[in-house]
Amino acid sequence: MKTFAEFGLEPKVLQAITELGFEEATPIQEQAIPLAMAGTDLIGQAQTGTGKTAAFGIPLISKIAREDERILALIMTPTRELAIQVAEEIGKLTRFKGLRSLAIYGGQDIGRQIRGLKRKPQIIIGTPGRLLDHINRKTIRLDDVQTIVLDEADEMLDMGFMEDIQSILKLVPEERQTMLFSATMPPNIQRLAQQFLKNPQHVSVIPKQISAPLIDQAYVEVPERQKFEALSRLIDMESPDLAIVFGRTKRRVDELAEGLQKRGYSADGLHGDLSQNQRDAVMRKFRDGSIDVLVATDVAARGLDVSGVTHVINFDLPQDPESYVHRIGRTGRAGKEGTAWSFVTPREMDHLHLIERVTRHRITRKPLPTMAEAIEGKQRITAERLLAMVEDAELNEYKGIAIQLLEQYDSVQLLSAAMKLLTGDNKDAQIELTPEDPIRAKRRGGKNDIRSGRKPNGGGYGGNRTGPGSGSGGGYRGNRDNASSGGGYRGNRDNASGGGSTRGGYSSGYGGNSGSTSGSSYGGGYKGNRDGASRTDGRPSSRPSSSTSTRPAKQDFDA
Ligand SMILES: Nc1ncnc2c1ncn2[C@@H]1O[C@H](COP(=O)(O)OP(=O)(O)OP(=O)(O)O)[C@@H](O)[C@H]1O
Ligand SMILES: [Mg+2]
Repeated sequence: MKTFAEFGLEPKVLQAITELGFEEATPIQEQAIPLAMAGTDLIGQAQTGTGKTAAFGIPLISKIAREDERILALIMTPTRELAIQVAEEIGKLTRFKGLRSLAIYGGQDIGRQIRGLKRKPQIIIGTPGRLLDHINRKTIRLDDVQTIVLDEADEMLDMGFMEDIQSILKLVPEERQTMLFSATMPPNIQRLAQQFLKNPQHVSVIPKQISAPLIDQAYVEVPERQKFEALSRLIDMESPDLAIVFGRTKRRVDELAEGLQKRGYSADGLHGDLSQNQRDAVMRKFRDGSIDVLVATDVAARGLDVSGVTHVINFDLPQDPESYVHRIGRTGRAGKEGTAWSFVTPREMDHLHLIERVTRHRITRKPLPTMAEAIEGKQRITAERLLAMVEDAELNEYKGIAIQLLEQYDSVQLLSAAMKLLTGDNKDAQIELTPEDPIRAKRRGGKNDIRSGRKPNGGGYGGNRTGPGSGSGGGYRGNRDNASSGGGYRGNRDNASGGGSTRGGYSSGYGGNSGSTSGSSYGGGYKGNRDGASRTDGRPSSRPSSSTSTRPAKQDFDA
């Protein structure tokens, strides 16, 4: 492990890193920082929570002089919350150097952003939609940009963002450094990415499993109608410090957050139909611990770094294995341990197995927590809270009444009643959720499997964009941003291709990046199609009889 002093960084940057409490570089930092400082284009892949932000942030800020008044670097992220968070980290890293950076994202007052731009920031961190808005208004010019980063690159180059990214990159000088980072980098996305990069170096520190190693992964098989009960028992049993519960749609998230509140949990929901003020408020409450449970759509799946998240619960399974990796990666970060639970309805077992194959990780089956376990967990926590109070708090004001009560009532009875009050139990609250259809592992044509070595029809993702049936056109953005609960599919991403196999470019598996500087390849990797009922034996899987999209709302990422 390297210390940061070994990278030849300027003292003011080093000082900021020390201030952040970073002692040693993480593996991705160790590999990416020297290359990025040298100006190479990069594709960087490393597990969730391993410091990719600083891996691109440190070299990026090192190249900028304080006096410069031009926009020299642009970092793009798929969600507003992530733009805000990355801007904060860049702000911390440039604290002593005194660079100016600004977050630019949808939902925030544009006038305020324009005022911010008048301070001549050198670094812009933004979501694509709002960036384009500023570009069109000529409040942002990209003519001087020297460094571009796509954080969560695979998400950014996925259908919903591709056009925006292309339009933005066209405006940036050819002579520039471009860096892509993500924990997941499906091979066809890499191919697509090459469009924007010049002789990129692959830096991949992905060991066998793409999910982070410190996450304990389990699943519970549970019928749709019993999921809520299972959730409340699970939370009681596990008593997380902070938990993120992922639901498939906005409606689901609303109903879950409300249901949890009714049952006495301190929970709130995050999704793209909320105003930005509401979104900010929810994130703030979660970050400062005034709520314990954040219920969210995939808008919270990528990049968010909230310390103290001990649990991620997939109330609904995610559509893509990638999404699974990112969702559970909200815990087990920066060397800490975490626990991920997934609820799987009986008809979704195939989908779970697909996730296991892609992530090359077995997810442990566990029984539904029993009522007794739930009660025990809850009582344990209540007892802990009570004892902490016994030790620390100033209780004199209460002692008079305590003595009086003890004279009149049995002490065990009294304490039990107090505990019941403290647990905030409201088991009787009846919660009815609108049922969601099960997610299915979609079957795709197998012609483009890895062994045939054939390129997928229409060039993988690109085929969808231009392919027959993709006439939803501008609908991508619309869907992403406005999808109402339930119907919020991300623009026909799956059925726009008009054929079974156009999107199947996801065929050559994770890892094993040729040219990887780390040599971290681990054999053939996963060989199936992204959504297909993949088969690791390379035999073609059967074609879909219909291609109805069951894609959940992956909405609201930007605007
Ligand atoms: N060298 C380091 N030493 C200690 N902590 C670090 C170091 N580098 C980064 N961190 C901390 O680790 C946490 C995770 O970092 P970061 O958010 O950059 O991860 P990531 O790899 O981008 O994850 P994701 O794939 O989820 O986006 C942050 O809280 C960050 O401050
Ligand atoms: Mg990140």
